[in-house]
Amino acid sequence: MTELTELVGTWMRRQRWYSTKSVEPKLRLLASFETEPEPADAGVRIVTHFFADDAPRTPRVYQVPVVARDDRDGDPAAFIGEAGGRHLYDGPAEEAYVSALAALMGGAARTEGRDAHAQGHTLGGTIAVRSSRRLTGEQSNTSIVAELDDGRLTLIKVFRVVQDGENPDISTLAALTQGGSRRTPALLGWLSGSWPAPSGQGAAHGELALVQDFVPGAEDGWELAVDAAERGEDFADRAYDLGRGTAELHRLMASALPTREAEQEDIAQALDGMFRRLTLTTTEVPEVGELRAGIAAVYESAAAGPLPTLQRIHGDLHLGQVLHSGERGWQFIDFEGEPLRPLAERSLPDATMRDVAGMLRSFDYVAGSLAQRQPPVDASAWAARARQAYLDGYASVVGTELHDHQRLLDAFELDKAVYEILYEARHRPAWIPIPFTAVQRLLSAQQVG
Ligand SMILES: Nc1ncnc2c1ncn2[C@@H]1O[C@H](COP(=O)(O)OP(=O)(O)O)[C@@H](O)[C@H]1O
Ligand SMILES: O=P(O)(O)O[C@H]1O[C@H](CO)[C@@H](O[C@H]2O[C@H](CO)[C@@H](O)[C@H](O)[C@H]2O)[C@H](O)[C@H]1O
Repeated sequence: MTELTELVGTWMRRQRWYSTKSVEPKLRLLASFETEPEPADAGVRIVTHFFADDAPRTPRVYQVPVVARDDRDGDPAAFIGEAGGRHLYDGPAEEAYVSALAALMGGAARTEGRDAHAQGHTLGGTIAVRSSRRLTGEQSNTSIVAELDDGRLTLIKVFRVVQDGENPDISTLAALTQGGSRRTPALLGWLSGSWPAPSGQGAAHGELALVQDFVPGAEDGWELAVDAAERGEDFADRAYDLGRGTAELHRLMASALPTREAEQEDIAQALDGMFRRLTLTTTEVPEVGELRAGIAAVYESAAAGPLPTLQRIHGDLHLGQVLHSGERGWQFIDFEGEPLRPLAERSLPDATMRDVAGMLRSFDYVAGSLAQRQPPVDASAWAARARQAYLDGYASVVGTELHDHQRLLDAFELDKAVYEILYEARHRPAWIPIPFTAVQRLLSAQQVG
């Protein structure tokens, strides 16, 4: 197995989804399960491996589905290497794997393995794939566009880092689908699994993949916004609709999933979380330390305001998590929450203002990224207008809610920008100035206001 582990380690280092870019992977094979190819094919083996990576401070577990072929007919871009006389390919690029995965999700197939297993769940019937295409791009998971036997177009998402516990990407989307949501693509099914915990203590249980409707002809919200800002095209109507859509999504979530009134203790916990983030960010980006007193004052003042109702929220809302379709308007995707936040926290009822703050930050990111172009593009007025239109659209559904919780919204916006400084420090250091200058600006607006 060392041969396989070495091959996968070298290959994984180059993958976008390898989550700790600054270190070399230190892999340990935990367990594997096998799935029968459908239709049967003696020249193909489909094996899903679970590797612990001991390189980061807290070990991470990766799901690595591999198709081992007797021939070399796989996609060269998905070639992992040669082991045991077979040619190994990244599973999601191979139709054999995608068909087997769909059969598993639809309950029409089983896995074989000693210490790792998987179990399908559907909200409809069986799921049979006619053809598939792996998407490439800047993603933390691997997505595949698959056409089903009945012609339905779907998007299959294979989680790469797998975690013990409930993944809100599935629990939120399942509840919204069952509640008849028109703001999200419908969930058809998913695969959950178990594998040995990397600590060696017992088994971990979590989600491995999901299949949802593909939104045809949809444009990515981030690209749409950057294009508009670059051309100086007004985005106010789109932003207003996005604000309305966000509020509608929140209403749907509140009716499909538990809600409760916040207590002072919840606010204390939220503040505690914000301060922990601030400390962690300051450790990695010491310049943030100079702003700490001002940030702390905004956090403290939020605690004195009225208490919000808590409910399921998106958790990492930004323009890259929305699609715009001519037919269906704004659609919300990727309910996984912030990747830097522990999984157990991500399904807890939270304040809707956290999502609103996330989207406000995203309009600022559009301007921030254009300011970094050569020559720079000044989109600050564009962003200010989009921001106001978004807030107006949100308020058109919820009335004075945001106004009543303005200080909490301010604190969430700052907290998000602090999170972004940490995220950028780890993934895109050249972009640190975008959230950093935002923190400075948000603080000086507080002093004026
Ligand atoms: N249901 C869908 N229909 C059409 N395109 C989608 C759909 N879901 C995701 N996408 C596309 O796939 C990309 C990655 O999806 P996302 O859920 O954000 O994955 P990740 O967790 O890897 O960030 C999105 O930016 C979007 O362009
Ligand atoms: O999309 P993910 O769930 O992986 O979210 C993470 O990555 C995002 C970057 O792609 C990051 O978002 C930040 O950059 C966006 C532009 O690329 C911008 O629209 C967002 O406002 C900004 O926060 C997100 O924070 C992170 O969790």
